[in-house]
Amino acid sequence: MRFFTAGESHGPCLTAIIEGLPAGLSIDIDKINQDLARRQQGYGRGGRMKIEQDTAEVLSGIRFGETLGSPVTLAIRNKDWANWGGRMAAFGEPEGKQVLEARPGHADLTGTLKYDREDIRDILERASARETAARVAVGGIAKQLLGVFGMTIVSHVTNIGGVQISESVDYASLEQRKAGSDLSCIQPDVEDKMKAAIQQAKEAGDTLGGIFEVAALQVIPGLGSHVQWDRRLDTRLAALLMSIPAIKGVEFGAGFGYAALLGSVAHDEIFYNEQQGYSRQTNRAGGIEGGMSNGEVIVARAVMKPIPTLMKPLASVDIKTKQAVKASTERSDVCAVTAAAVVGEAMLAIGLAQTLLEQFSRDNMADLATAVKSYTDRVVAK
Ligand SMILES: Cc1cc2nc3c(=O)[nH]c(=O)nc-3n(C[C@H](O)[C@H](O)[C@H](O)COP(=O)(O)O)c2cc1C
Ligand SMILES: C=C(O[C@@H]1CC(C(=O)O)=C[C@@H](OP(=O)(O)O)[C@H]1O)C(=O)O
Repeated sequence: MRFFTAGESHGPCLTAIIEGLPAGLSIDIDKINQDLARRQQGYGRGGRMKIEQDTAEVLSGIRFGETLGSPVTLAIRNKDWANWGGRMAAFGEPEGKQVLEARPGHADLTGTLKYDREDIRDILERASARETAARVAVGGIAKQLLGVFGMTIVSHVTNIGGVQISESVDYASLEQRKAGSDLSCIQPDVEDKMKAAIQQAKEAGDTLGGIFEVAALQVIPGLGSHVQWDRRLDTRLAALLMSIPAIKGVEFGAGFGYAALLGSVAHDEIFYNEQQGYSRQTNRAGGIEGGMSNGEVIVARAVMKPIPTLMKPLASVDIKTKQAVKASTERSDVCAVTAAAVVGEAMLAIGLAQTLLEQFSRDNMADLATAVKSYTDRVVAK
């Protein structure tokens, strides 16, 4: 399964093309739209989110609610396009003021130099994390594929601006409660703490980052492989999570905490009984050993840097005059970690779906289900 996205932040729409989905996968568009709505939420989001009401439109590859095996095209209209019209026109004379004051921390300066543009807008439109809406739509389809095999993706924010938001989640008990319960988002009772930190930054003309945790439950063991570097599941998932704009670090399980642990306490001991088969009582590995899912919950955390657009802007340079100026101050988010967590869910789902489809490559869901069942009957029953 491959996918591409296209679209500028203030252009007419975002598009995603997904290739390699098996035929016969039932798609619930409402579930995709629920994730799109979740990505727009979170305290600290800017004015743009009041304008948009993201929904996915299917342009190809799905008929009467089922995939056809042909490329699936999804489109998400930018409502804000109507307000930008001429300034984002594909043809005609340039309209509107050029953006010349590069923002430190954004793609502005390097992108403008590399692509030989005079207006930073030519770069920021595509660098904008608006693009992540398209990824969430793709992730919505990946989640539905994983769901057929009992796998669920959840996320929560653990840290905003250095303030620890939540303790670790008891995923084992969540897994037991899984049947019938909606685990699309774990929302610990931390809103006040989060809001206070974000409000304080906003009032100071500043921004915040943070950390989110994303997890995959009931994962089929043996996804990924130890035999080649680019087939390791952690290689792939780390790259997918790192591809989210502003994500600057990813860890699995005990992650950077491993540095302080002795081997005797770092690893998850293995047990066996006839009823359960193999089991572990801890999950410091975060569900991946030797580049393969080991059947435990996959737990990854990603750190997001503070949003680069500051209302109290940093020092910069006008790219035309080369004079010292303050960076540009566009309408912007103050903190978007909650949104990034939803994007993280999508990227985790995409990585697992891609690995599953590569491993059990089949053109239709019936054949795929048979192949997966024959494998899990052998591996899980042992
Ligand atoms: C959901 C989400 C929303 C974001 N919103 C903004 C924003 O409003 N303003 C901004 O300057 N950056 C925002 N960013 C971060 C920038 O897109 C990102 O820092 C920029 O593209 C440069 O990429 P880099 O940080 O990976 O180097 C957001 C990121 C995400 C994931
Ligand atoms: C539009 C979205 O995020 C945007 C990401 C973003 C950036 O620079 O990354 C800048 C802001 O856009 P605007 O300039 O239109 O206010 C955010 O709102 C979105 O997430 O849908």
